Amino acid sequence: MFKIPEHQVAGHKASQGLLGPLIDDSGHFYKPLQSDDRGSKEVAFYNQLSSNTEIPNHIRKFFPLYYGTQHIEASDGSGPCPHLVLEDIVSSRANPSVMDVKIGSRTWYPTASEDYIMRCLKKDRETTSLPLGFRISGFQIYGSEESGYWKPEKKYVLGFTAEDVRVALRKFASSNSSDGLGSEPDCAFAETVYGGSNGILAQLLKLKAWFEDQTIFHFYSCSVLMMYEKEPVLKSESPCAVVKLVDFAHVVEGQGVIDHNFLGGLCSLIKFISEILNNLPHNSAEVL
Ligand SMILES: O=P(O)(O)O[C@@H]1[C@@H](OP(=O)(O)O)[C@H](OP(=O)(O)O)[C@H](O)[C@H](OP(=O)(O)O)[C@H]1OP(=O)(O)O
Ligand SMILES: Nc1ncnc2c1ncn2[C@@H]1O[C@H](COP(=O)(O)OP(=O)(O)O)[C@@H](O)[C@H]1O
Repeated sequence: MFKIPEHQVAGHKASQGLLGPLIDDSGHFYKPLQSDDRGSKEVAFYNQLSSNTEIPNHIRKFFPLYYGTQHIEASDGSGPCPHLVLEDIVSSRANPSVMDVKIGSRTWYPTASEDYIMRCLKKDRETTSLPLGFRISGFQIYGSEESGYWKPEKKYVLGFTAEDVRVALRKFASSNSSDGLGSEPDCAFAETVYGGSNGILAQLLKLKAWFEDQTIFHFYSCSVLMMYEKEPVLKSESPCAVVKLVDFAHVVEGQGVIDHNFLGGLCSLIKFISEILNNLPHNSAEVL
């Protein structure tokens, strides 16, 4: 039985009869192969990832598990269509807070068409991609049973300024998220979610160390997905926060050169998160 994923925060969505991802009850996320060569490029990436022995295991953990492709009924009613079968990295979590951060000041890949480059460039300029090296593509933050999620619309999120991004990253780890960007974030969960040896910052630093060295892939328009559940955070259980990479439709070969576009964006995101931790009221020790 396939369902529309209720915790999807960005990208093409299956609601309103459109073509988008579906999930099942056994922890799989079915992403339809996208038109032109995007779908086949993403399949090729996952196949390469599976067979490449140079990728260390502690880095493989950042990618959803891949189970090949399968024809299932498309969400738009167009009939059976090939889907990537991936590990559903979100749905098993109770009330997950999720944020999709698209990394890189440049989201277009070198061999893209002029028209595609112009479209991406426009979005990169109009969002924080160009100035910050990343943009928030979408998020949901769980408040409580009464308040539910704060899950703003895509258009609103893409209009974020650098200051809005700073506040949204603080709100992501706050207990007073349901009132939007308006109030001062309390950062109540920042130490557990972002900090510590298993927190988001530590995971991003592990990724950064790999990106400082790897020249196999260049990840254009790829996202860091950050998520956590509130219950384990409140009990300080570890690990309660997870970082994954998603969307590999525009990955190209690295050809012996580091992915400075992704690395730069990742460093910028790391700096934002480090600053949150360094500015916690009771935290005198510098994080970075
Ligand atoms: O159509 P749009 O404007 O929503 O753009 C999609 C992007 O939304 P954005 O506006 O950047 O948040 C969307 O970005 P997110 O996944 O939402 O971060 C993708 O980049 C998508 O392209 P692709 O499926 O990765 O090839 C983009 O789809 P295409 O326009 O390239 O089909
Ligand atoms: N393996 C996965 N498990 C759970 N959710 C996922 C997974 N991959 C992607 N998502 C959700 O779908 C959104 C869009 O994914 P993405 O691969 O970027 O699609 P698109 O190519 O349409 O942009 C992500 O922001 C996330 O919310």
